Amino acid sequence: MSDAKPKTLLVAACALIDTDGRILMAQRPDGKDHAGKWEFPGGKVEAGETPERALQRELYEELNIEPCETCMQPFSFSSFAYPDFHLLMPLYLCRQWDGFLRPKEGQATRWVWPDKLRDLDLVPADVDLASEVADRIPRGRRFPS
Ligand SMILES: Nc1nc2c([nH]c(=O)n2[C@H]2C[C@H](O)[C@@H](COP(=O)(O)OP(=O)(O)OP(=O)(O)O)O2)c(=O)[nH]1
Repeated sequence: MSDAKPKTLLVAACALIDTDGRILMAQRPDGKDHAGKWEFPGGKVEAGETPERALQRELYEELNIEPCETCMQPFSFSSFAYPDFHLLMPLYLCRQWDGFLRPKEGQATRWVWPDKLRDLDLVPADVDLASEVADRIPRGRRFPS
C-alpha cells in the first residue's frame, strides 16, 4: 500500500437565497478544473482564515456582495474524494448581504429553485449537497428545518 495520502483541501461555499427562495449557482469558468460545471459560490480557505472570513472575501471578489459574518448559517458539508485531493467543504446559507450582485470574474450565474438544482451539470462534490438543499429547503419554505 502506498504511503501517499491525498491532501485535504478546505473550501467554503454558500447557498445565497433570494426573497423568492431561489439559490444562486455559479458556473466554473474556462481554465479552472471542472470548467462549465455548476457550483455554489465560494472558494479555498487560505491559511489563517476562518471559513466565514474566506466566504466574505470570495463573495466580494467573485460577486461584489458582502454578507455579514452572522448572516451565514452553517447548513451541511461535503467530504469528497477527488482523484488528486480530498475536498472538505462546509456549505452555509445566506439570505442577507450588502452590495449589488455583479459577477466580477466572468462566470455565469443563475438563480435556481431548490428542486431544480439537480438538473444542473454540477461539480461531483455538490450532487448530494444539492439533493439535501432540495429536501430541506422546499420551494416557498423560508427557513430550513
Ligand atoms: N467554490 C466552490 N468550489 C467547489 C464546489 N464544489 C467543489 O467540488 N468545489 C471544488 C472545485 C475546486 O477544485 C475547489 C475550489 O477551488 P476554486 O477554484 O473555486 O478556489 P478559488 O476560488 O480559491 O480559486 P483559485 O485559487 O483556484 O483561483 O473546490 C463548490 O460548490 N464551490
